[in-house]
Amino acid sequence: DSGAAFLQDGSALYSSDPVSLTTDANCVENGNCDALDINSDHLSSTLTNYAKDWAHPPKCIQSQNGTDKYCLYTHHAFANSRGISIFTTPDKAARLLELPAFTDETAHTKVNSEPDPPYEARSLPGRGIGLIANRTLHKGDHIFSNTPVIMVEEWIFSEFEEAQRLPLQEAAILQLPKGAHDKFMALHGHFGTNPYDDNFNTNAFAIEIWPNDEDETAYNVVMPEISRLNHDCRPNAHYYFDPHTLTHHVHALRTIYPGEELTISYIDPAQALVTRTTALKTSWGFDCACSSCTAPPPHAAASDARIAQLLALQNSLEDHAPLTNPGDGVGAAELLVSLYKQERIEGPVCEAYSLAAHEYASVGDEWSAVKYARLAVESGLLYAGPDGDDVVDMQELLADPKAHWSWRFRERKGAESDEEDEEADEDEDEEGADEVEKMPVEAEKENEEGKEGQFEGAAKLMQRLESERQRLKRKERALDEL
Ligand SMILES: C[S@@+](CC[C@H](N)C(=O)[O-])C[C@H]1O[C@@H](n2cnc3c(N)ncnc32)[C@H](O)[C@@H]1O
Repeated sequence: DSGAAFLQDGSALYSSDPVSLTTDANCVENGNCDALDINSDHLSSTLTNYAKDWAHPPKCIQSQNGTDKYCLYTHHAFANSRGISIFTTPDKAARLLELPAFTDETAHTKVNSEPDPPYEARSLPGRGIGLIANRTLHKGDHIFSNTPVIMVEEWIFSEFEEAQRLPLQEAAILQLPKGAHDKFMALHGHFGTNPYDDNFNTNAFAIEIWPNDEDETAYNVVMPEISRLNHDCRPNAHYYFDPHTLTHHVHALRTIYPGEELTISYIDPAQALVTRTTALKTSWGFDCACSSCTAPPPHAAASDARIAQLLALQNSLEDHAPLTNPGDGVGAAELLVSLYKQERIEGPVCEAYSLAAHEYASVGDEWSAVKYARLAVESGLLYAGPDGDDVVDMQELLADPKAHWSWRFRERKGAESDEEDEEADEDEDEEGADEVEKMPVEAEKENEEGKEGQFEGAAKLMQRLESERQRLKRKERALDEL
């Protein structure tokens, strides 16, 4: 703990180094920071109460157009002194410090600590190091929770040339406490390039801290323990990131027996065989030999066909595509759940459960809606955590199924279309009537149409928002997997 104090403009003051305050110009031009007089009245008055934070003067780089500045901040006391380096904009660094991850002393009580881990790390032929279960784990069992040792804002990779960003990426690791530094450096890097960059690229996860912000800010983060998990297209474990505590949690997705390797999926598992194997080869350099990727050709073709149908069904249910018969939605949702099961895709199945809950609620079948909402919460908690969209939505349905937005939704939509048809018939009947007589009738009807238009518009907007939300979620997942 350096006793540093953080300023809103991204600079830092150090009680242990009483005359160091970063200046933007020097940071930008030289990649390092000169000292200013800490005792200046002006500077003292800009001090916030973010005392005892950054362990080193922030090092900054400025984008070509000169508008964006990104700085490296290292915090040594973070998460029970594991430490963290963060490469981001000064305003986001200030926002991060306001998270419970930094303000709540209890945020990391059972994090980064493994007194009796349910696995052993072993060297595995053709797969480097992997983690092998040393006892039976049941669905939902916690495996480990860790905080990142490094967080890099994603824009940095597109905004800056390697030569500009790499010195800061190296400094990010060098400035960490020794334990975190050594764990990062011991990681596997498959590209064979600069180890700071290689270990980062091979092991980073994409996460979002403020998903509701207008400008999405994604970070790439590395947790050295979780990085030892090898890939399987039908994995037995999954992770989610809690943005409040900056903690990555891993749980078992199904029963795992002693001697089995713990695995996660590096990519979206609901993709065709060739798409999966190409992505894994390109981004992680290995030929996937999981049972799904090495199935005999007829089985692999059947799997691809199931995945194609799964995706088509999921898209149409998410978009609330019109149905000839409102009851068809539940059949489609049941098939979707079954396709996930046939494909052994255990984590994202929560999305199918949640769609099934909507479809049953939409035709007023409360018991079936509740059954699927329960299943969605059970698997959603492992897949996306307690704040995951499906979990939150399904908890709302469970609290009061008849008050949920999806309750009798298909039937309401059916009634709306019937009314529209009737109105169209009335319009046709009225055509040809006397203009003078027609006027007040039309005026009234226009009024009615105006109202209906508003309601219909609101319903359509709700649907569009919902499908946009789902699309963004899929996009986020795809980015996550990358
Ligand atoms: C995030 S690391 C996983 C841990 C790694 N095995 C280690 O030794 O640290 C990713 C790298 O592990 C290897 N790997 C992961 N899953 C694999 C799999 N299913 N088959 C072969 N190699 C795999 C690849 O070399 C990949 O680039």
